[in-house]
Amino acid sequence: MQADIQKTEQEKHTAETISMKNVSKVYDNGHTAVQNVDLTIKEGDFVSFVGPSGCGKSTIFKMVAGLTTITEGHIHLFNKEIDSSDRDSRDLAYVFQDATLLPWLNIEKNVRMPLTFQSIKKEEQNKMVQETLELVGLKGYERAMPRELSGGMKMRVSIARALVSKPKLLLMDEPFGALDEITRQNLQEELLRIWNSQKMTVLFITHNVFESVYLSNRVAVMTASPGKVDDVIDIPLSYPRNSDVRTAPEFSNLVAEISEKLKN
Ligand SMILES: Nc1ncnc2c1ncn2[C@@H]1O[C@H](COP(=O)(O)OP(=O)(O)OP(=O)(O)O)[C@@H](O)[C@H]1O
Repeated sequence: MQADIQKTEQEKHTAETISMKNVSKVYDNGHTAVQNVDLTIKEGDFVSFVGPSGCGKSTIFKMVAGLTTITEGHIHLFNKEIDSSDRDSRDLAYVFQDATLLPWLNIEKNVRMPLTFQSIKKEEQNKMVQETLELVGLKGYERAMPRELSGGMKMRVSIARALVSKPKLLLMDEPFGALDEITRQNLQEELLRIWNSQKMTVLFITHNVFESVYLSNRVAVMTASPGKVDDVIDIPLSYPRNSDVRTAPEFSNLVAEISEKLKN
């Protein structure tokens, strides 16, 4: 009986991608960007972070990615404390708003880039790159140069480059913020399709409450000065989602609830 209970506890723990306990970040200039954040993110979750500018959304992502230190508290990623040196960085990938690509490399080479730092045979690399290009709708664009692509296509390349190593966790910092509405909606659909097929955990920053409700199964609402996670709202809309969801009364109610919280 005791063993059963232990096993259940262990299984519960294994299913967590991220666990943040009392996490704070004070930058070197003394500014407290994030204070006392407690948050658990389960394997396969799609969690959006919304909140006013400067409330610490990117700082949380940077701590999770090991790009900035944690001042206080603990973050466990795949059950390992974040400072542990044996963490496999291929487990995690980051997508930024500006889709920075290497301008002198074609699309195929930009996407291949993360694999060149790993000991993966050329044939296996080719297969992984081709599969990923197909996944994000870039088949046929292998030889194109970044300057020839629109903002939406560049973002697809950026997503492909993040996915090519098959990460278990994808951090997306306002990826669609600079895109026009139609491109944005197309990429939202694509992202949901990819998330569903790849079964990874996604953390997503957006200033757009509609986008957060449309994509996520949970929305973390943050407040500023200092940055805190004020509430985590479950989004009980079923997947797959399509544009009809946006006109459903439950959708509008959730958007209104989150928008109201953001006003406080
Ligand atoms: N390296 C740094 N040194 C000092 N302060 C910083 C540093 N990086 C960020 N900050 C400050 O920490 C706070 C949180 O910044 P962060 O970028 O995490 O917020 P954000 O919620 O992602 O903002 P936005 O929505 O505008 O991107 C802000 O006040 C910012 O000015």
